[in-house]
Amino acid sequence: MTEGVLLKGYGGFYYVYAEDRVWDCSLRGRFRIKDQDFLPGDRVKILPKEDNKATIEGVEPRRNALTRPAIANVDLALLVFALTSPKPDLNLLDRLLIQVTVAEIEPIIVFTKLDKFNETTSTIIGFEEHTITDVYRKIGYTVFEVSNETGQGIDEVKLQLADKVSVLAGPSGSGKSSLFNALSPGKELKVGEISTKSKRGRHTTRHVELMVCAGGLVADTPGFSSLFLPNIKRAELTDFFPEFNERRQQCRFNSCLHDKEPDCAIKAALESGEISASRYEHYRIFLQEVIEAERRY
Ligand SMILES: Nc1nc2c(ncn2[C@@H]2O[C@H](COP(=O)(O)OP(=O)(O)OP(=O)(O)O)[C@@H](O)[C@H]2O)c(=O)[nH]1
Ligand SMILES: [Zn+2]
Repeated sequence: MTEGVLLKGYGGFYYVYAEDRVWDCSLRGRFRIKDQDFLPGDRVKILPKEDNKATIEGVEPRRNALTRPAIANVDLALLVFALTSPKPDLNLLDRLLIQVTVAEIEPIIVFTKLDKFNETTSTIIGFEEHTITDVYRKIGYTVFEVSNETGQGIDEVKLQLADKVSVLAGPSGSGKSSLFNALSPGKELKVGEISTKSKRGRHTTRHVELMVCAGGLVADTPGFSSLFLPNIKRAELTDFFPEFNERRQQCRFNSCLHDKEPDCAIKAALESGEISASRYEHYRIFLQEVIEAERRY
């Protein structure tokens, strides 16, 4: 018996990655009735037969599961944003960081188009001397700057993927397909392919597939496309802003939401430039959304 990861399955055919190769699998009798219970990313036990054929004999409980795309046991989310164009939408990045963290998936921020980026001419309002990379690194996130064109920085990202199941997320045109190709030369996804697939319409069944990439597995469909914040309470929002969380003990009020309250340590850190203006702005936007959502329940 060998352990592997399901790459994709449909119509009774299952493809499992184990021991550095892809096995054509069928289900053992007792599994057959619950076909739809399998998701890409499921850890399975297979019994090799002749050639590259095998049967699936068992499945491990899931650590987590995304619904769109439907993938189990996701370890990493690569949040892909261009440094240049489309202009990085940091509201979306901060939203994705919350969604990913709630799903207990490790976020890795990848800023692309480094070859087009000129630090001295780019001004990011509210950051003064910092680049966006500095802002997110200072908070403690793992951040890479890459060029999918020249390959600069790609090896560092590759090291993160080994033995992990990853999804790509980020706005259209940020370079997700290009990044996938740069990480995995020879297994090209067509640039633009990811989005045409997801635009096919929500009533068409779309089979997600995990692709072998840089020693790990990466989904061919981007995740986290919803803009809605998960169901969190107003007091919990700072849990998703690590740089706020470490300072909130210093606020005058225990219940401080860092909005209109006096003697707020978060606002003091904003004034002194220790907390970035865009992060604070997004916190306030999200706080309003969370409060409105609370009222609806
Ligand atoms: N110069 C440069 N261009 C890049 C880089 N990465 C992507 N591009 C270009 O940016 C455009 C969009 O790249 P894609 O990889 O299709 O972006 P995507 O995120 O997959 O976009 P959707 O499929 O719409 O979600 C293409 O023209 C790419 O060639 C980069 O690092 N440098
Ligand atoms: Zn406060």
